[in-house]
Amino acid sequence: MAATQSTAPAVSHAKRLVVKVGSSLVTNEGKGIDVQAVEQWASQIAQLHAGGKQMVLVSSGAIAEGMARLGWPRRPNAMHELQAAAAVGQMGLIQAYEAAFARHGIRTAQILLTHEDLADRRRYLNARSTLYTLLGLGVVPIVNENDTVVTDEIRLGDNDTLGALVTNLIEAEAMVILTDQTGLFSADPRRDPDATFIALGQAGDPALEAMAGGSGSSIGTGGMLTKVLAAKRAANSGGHTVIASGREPNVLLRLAAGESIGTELRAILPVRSARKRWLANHLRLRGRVTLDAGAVRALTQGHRSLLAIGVVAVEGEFDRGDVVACVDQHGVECGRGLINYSAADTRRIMRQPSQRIADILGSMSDPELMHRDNMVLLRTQTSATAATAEQ
Ligand SMILES: Nc1ncnc2c1ncn2[C@@H]1O[C@H](COP(=O)(O)OP(=O)(O)O)[C@@H](O)[C@H]1O
Ligand SMILES: N[C@@H](CCC(=O)OP(=O)(O)O)C(=O)O
Repeated sequence: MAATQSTAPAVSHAKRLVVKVGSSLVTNEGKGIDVQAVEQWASQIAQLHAGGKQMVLVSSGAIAEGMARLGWPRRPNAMHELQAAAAVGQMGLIQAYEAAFARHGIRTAQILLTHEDLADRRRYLNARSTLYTLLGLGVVPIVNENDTVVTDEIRLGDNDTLGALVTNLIEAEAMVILTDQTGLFSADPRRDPDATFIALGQAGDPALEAMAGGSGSSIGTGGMLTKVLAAKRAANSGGHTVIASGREPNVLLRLAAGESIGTELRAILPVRSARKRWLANHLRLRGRVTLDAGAVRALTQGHRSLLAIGVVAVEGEFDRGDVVACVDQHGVECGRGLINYSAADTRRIMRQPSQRIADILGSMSDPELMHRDNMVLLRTQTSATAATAEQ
């Protein structure tokens, strides 16, 4: 156990809490659902729920459990086999949680989400209102990615990112990521016996990303890097993150009592509005426009709208209203937002002053290519590192 003196009580103060459990934990390193562990987490969540906290569980393990049920010793590479395994395993996962929570008189709900559900504004708002309704009814939602319908290009893949997106979606004050390590170390402790434990950090600190590696097991997906990036994403809505061992006895109850267990990554980033978070959370964009130095300055220092005159190149095929990235001449994203012109029209009006748009296109719908109200900045001129980890 790696405990330090008590730090800011991220979990104890949270009224709304997201708990994420990883595949290797849930399935006991792929041997099949660890029913005892599931019962222990359910019992702790039930106690926190009884104490007045609204609780959402994001659980991985569908693919690993499906593999165990189908008798597959190795994780397949083919997408259709992964999807089949997820469909089989999700049944077992949800049955185990339903049974465990029912012992405490708590109803559960299965929520399967895809990246597209969260990228489409209308579906995003629907998902949010369903989750709020369930929480209002005292139900514990159990969330996973809808692995059976997602393809390689659009899957989130790791549930750390999904946990952060759910944290943003419902504006939870804290997210606890339970995994098979006691927290974040200066290097992967499976590979480096001299790695030192990190008790406290700031979400979004690039130094943490340098320490975090990929998954050390054949069952987990994202490793520590996706957890550190998830903490940065959760911080966009003010959510603190704790990464702790799911095998630590009463880990959730002790965190809620203010004990410092695991690595706490505090949210100190400025909190973004829900709409700006939705824009920032787009993982796959429809295209990108390259800006000249003056336009980069206008956006990042002047917080101005983007005009066509500042655009020097256009990539991708997008329509009016799609989310498009704004990159500088080195390809570094400085912001993104809803574009007012299609890719074809943008190619025709780029490098041109707004007064010429009507002449070139026959009419002008908007003087700006991207209005600042429909844009989120991912870096300012003085913090160039902020954008890269947001991808
Ligand atoms: N700096 C680090 N500190 C701790 N663990 C790390 C680090 N870098 C990589 N890891 C690996 O990340 C693993 C946890 O991630 P993962 O296997 O994806 O688990 P989960 O299924 O819980 O998401 C650990 O078992 C460890 O081998
Ligand atoms: N949605 C997948 C989870 C992907 C995954 O392995 O995530 P994680 O173990 O959290 O790194 C599943 O249920 O199998």
